[in-house]
Amino acid sequence: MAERPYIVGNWKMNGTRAMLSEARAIDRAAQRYMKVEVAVAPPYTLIHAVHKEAEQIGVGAQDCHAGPEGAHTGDINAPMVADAGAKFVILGHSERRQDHAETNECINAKIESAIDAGLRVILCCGETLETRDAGKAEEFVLGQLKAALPKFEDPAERLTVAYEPIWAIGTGRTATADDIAAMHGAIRQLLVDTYGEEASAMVRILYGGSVKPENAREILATPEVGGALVGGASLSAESFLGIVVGASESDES
Ligand SMILES: O=C(CO)COP(=O)(O)O
Repeated sequence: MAERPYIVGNWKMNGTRAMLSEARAIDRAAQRYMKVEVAVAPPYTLIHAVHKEAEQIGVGAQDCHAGPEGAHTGDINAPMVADAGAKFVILGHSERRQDHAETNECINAKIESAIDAGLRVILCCGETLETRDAGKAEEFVLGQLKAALPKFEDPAERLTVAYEPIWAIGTGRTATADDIAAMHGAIRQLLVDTYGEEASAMVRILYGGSVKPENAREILATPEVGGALVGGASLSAESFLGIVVGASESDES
């Protein structure tokens, strides 16, 4: 990998204050792997507490509302997560698209509001198995990105893309190295076309979907894979740190 690998734990709807000990363990151990950028996105309820624990790791949110503060019961906007200590936000995750009917346009609005609030953004994309089997995976993923990518001239410093094939999330299945390389290559080309060669070179493309300590090294050594977005395996410090170690080793290879 050319750039510093970025390993991000997405805790999804998991974690009470009992999880703070895992965050602390991740943070302390991450100090030994400075060549890897490590971050976690706990649920909203833990952002501030994890932020207080974290000396080394980045802390982010899993979503935010696109609008200014106001009458939206139960919602949390970008300035609010930034105030809680988040430095980034994951947007467009397939579980949000599915559970909350989020469209590419709504995700685009969220990205712009997050960038306005000074947050970095991890924009997720990925196809269903049906779409892949129909031979339309690339067209679908690039369509998601074209519609959601921010229109600012140079958001590259603030942007990370995560490719997460839906059929690989939480299933134990991972895409083959060839499939990952092909999709990441297509995403890279879209970024170059959108932001130019220099700015897009700063955008890392993460892979997500059943990344574990056992497969991390191989996945992270795949061309154009700049890191991993990790769900299940990020819930214990031991397995998450196994992936961080894999990233530090694949960086040396
Ligand atoms: O959705 C994911 C991360 O955002 C991936 O989840 P798993 O690692 O549990 O497959």
